[in-house]
Amino acid sequence: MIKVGIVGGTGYTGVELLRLLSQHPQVKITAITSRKEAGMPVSDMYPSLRGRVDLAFTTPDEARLNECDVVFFATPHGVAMAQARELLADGVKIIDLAADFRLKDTAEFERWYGMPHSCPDLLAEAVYGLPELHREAIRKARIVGNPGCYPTSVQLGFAPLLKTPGLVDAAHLIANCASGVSGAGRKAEVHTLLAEASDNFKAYGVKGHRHGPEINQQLRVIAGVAPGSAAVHCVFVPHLIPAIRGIHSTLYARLTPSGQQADLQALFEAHYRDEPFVDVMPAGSAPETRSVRASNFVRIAVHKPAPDLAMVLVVEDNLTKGASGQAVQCMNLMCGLDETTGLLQVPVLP
Ligand SMILES: NC(=O)C1=CN([C@@H]2O[C@H](COP(=O)(O)OP(=O)(O)OC[C@H]3O[C@@H](n4cnc5c(N)ncnc54)[C@H](OP(=O)(O)O)[C@@H]3O)[C@@H](O)[C@H]2O)C=CC1
Ligand SMILES: CC(=O)N[C@@H](CCC(=O)OP(=O)(O)O)C(=O)O
Repeated sequence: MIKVGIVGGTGYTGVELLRLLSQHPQVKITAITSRKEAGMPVSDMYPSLRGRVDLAFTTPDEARLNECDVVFFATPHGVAMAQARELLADGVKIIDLAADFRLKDTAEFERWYGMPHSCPDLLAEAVYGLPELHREAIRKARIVGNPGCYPTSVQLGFAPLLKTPGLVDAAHLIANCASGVSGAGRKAEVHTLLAEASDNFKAYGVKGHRHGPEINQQLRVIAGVAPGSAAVHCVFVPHLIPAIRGIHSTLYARLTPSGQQADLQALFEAHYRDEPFVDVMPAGSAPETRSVRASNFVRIAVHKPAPDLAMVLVVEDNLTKGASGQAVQCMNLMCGLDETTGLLQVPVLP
């Protein structure tokens, strides 16, 4: 059995990790931390886990994380990088759900996250945890930077277009994305109050959102151009929807004259034919967020609303494929298991 520790077990991604890992046939959860709730049985806080998780929260200092095989950080930015070196020295594999190991440029990291990076050498070693694009590197990784929720949907939607050279004008991509409020975490904030977030729809972060540089860094990797190259650029606009879980991304790319001849439906179906978690919907479809709720699946539909325009619709659950499910998918790869182990739950309806 793989001994797993979770730092930050009271948050939404933490409890989603508990839900998935408590059903995983190869995992024993040995440590789960909270500074504020230390001593409280997990199932007192989350009765959904009664009979499934028989542990109490402990402080990170008491958690004996160095005895784990894998430690997940479901914590705010900056926590994982402070503890990574010591855990790696003890042979522990690390998966960070925050952004400490995502942005490769430390100046960009400092600009967007407001803190200097404390271990650039480990950042250079870390693998970006999107299995559909970096599967072989994840298998060998000691540290994985799990992708942001929005960047997961944007990369999976654009990848088939960018991997085919000369198909689209990659310098002028657009990603309009909308998320449910659980994306903001469990901490109390005015903008996620029921009276603020329900019966409302708004864009936010329009002057710049920290997922913009992550999206652009990774789209350049996908397209095979140099870091910072103007040949690939995406405008990213996040929106808040009055839902709890779910991300819906609408992506646009101008087709080049030769790209206009391509059969986009066939391209997407071929690209994702062997991917267990990516479902390319039939032509003409419009996937909805509830079709992936509480599951690790992503559903994608590709359209051509004008002769020179590709439009891609992507849905994912921000807490599952957008965070904790993806992290478990990475753990499976890092531990030599079948990638889908413990992750094939059917989405919840209605
Ligand atoms: N929500 C989402 O959809 C997604 C979130 N993420 C990222 O995942 C991470 C966790 O998100 P989420 O679960 O939403 O966050 P929450 O705010 O819901 O939970 C944060 C957790 O971290 C713990 N924590 C906070 N500060 C520290 C610290 N200094 N040391 C140790 N533990 C700490 C908290 O418990 P306590 O304070 O009691 O210790 C709590 O359990 C974030 O970095 C977020 O950006 C990524 C993708 C999607
Ligand atoms: C709805 C909502 O507020 N979503 C979050 C993104 C959640 C996420 O992926 O977070 P990290 O990249 O910080 O890990 C936001 O826009 O800040």
